[in-house]
Amino acid sequence: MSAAIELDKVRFSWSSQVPIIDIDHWRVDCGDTLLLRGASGSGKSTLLSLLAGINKPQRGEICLLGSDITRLSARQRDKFRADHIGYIFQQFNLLPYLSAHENVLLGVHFSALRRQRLTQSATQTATDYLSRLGLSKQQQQQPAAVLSVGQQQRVAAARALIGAPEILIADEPTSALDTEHRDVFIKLLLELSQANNTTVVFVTHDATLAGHFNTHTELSQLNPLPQTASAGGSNV
Ligand SMILES: Nc1ncnc2c1ncn2[C@@H]1O[C@H](COP(=O)(O)OP(=O)(O)OP(=O)(O)O)[C@@H](O)[C@H]1O
Repeated sequence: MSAAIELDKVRFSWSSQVPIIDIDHWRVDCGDTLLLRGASGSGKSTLLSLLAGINKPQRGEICLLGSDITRLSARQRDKFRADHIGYIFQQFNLLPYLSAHENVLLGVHFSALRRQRLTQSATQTATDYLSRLGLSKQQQQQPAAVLSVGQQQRVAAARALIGAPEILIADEPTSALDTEHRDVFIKLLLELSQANNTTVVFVTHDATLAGHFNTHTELSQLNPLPQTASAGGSNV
């Protein structure tokens, strides 16, 4: 099984003194659906920003699909992300004045590679994804700003998955939902991901979601606490 994600001796700090991420080694296999759990403030979003190439560690290697993205320029990392990573942000980051449907099309707008992977037109694919996720034709044409939180979340998921990126990163996208809507959303998200053989890293502080995923990681086991790291503690 090849690695979708492999980290080696990765260290990152926002300030110069205290590393918030200090990971000796971590590997996620291609096709895994992984739940990454950690307490609030433990560094989950920071780790995801490194995986997505938004930030770069001060030390170490981050190999995604066999490429070490720490060797790429900021511009090359942006391109890598557009081509290979779907990202569902905590606050969804939809463009409020664009319709739900137009927001989904943005997922393939910046990547010729993702457009090439479509098996039908981008417009039809966006319609199909949104319909499968439960948005009516009418809701699909409404500006994102007037949609409910649950609807916006599904638009963000469709945008992240269109064009079959190899890796999906989801940063606590269910925190605003009740249990029933949350479970339905996760099942659909995993169904769509598995149809594309997309590797999923789903971040949450909620351990009760573990049953949906085939593997789990506790950030505290991967990454020593900031105080421990600054005192020179070892990894894992
Ligand atoms: N842009 C930033 N600049 C400086 N410090 C930051 C920045 N983003 C996060 N931090 C700090 O890094 C630490 C970890 O934050 P992070 O958002 O990664 O945690 P988290 O586990 O995702 O938290 P939550 O579950 O509450 O979203 C916090 O102490 C936070 O203040």
